[in-house]
Amino acid sequence: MHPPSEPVAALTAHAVRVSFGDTTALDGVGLVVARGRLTVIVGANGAGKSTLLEVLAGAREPSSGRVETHGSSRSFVPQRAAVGEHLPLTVRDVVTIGAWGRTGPFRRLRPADRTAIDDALRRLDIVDLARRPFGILSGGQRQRALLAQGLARGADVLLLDEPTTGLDAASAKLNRTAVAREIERGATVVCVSHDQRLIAAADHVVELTDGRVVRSGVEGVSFERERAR
Ligand SMILES: Nc1ncnc2c1ncn2[C@@H]1O[C@H](COP(=O)(O)OP(=O)(O)OP(=O)(O)O)[C@@H](O)[C@H]1O
Repeated sequence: MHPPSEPVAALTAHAVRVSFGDTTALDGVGLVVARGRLTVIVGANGAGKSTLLEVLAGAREPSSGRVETHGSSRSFVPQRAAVGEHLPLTVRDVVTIGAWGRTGPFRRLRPADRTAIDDALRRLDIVDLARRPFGILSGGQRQRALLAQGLARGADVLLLDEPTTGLDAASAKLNRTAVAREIERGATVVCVSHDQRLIAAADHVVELTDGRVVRSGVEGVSFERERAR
């Protein structure tokens, strides 16, 4: 057991700065993402949330600073992935791409990988859509397929950009349940979200304003109460 004040780090950001021309998206962000916990990144539009998630996911190099992974494998589910939009991929193919993170691209799938794919399809309630072309799915169905892809990877850290935004209540609940299950299996989850239920469930809430961490709390609920005062 580790006391809450000394979390075991899954990822650590050190003085991360990201600039896009004259725009400073992240301005020296330091952050410890605790292993096995749910961290939710909040803040206004343009605060730098997606950029921070991308840097934590290893999908974007910081202009300066660095991210330590402590050996954690990472699975990133972007907000609007262009995965297979115009390719003849079925939903099952899209989820299989996630499993290739375990095997290596285009490798023969082992029984455990097939089980991970089936499990991800079932958890996101898209078994019936498995043979459909990904490109014809609705926005919400795509989001569930992409989250299933992220789950099939079986990574140590799952990084999700707005996993419940724009979904109907039932789909949003499925995605929140998937997040809770990942935490139960010992994974670390980092979400960018405005979803009050996800924020309330978080172990750690990080608020960004203009590319800086302005608040960081260990209790999502107490954090929200503080903000409401
Ligand atoms: N590829 C890019 N090129 C130029 N500027 C960018 C790029 N990506 C992000 N930015 C800028 O960096 C800043 C932070 O953007 P980011 O998308 O990280 O914010 P966000 O908090 O996720 O916003 P939202 O809630 O609207 O998704 C914004 O000013 C944005 O315009």
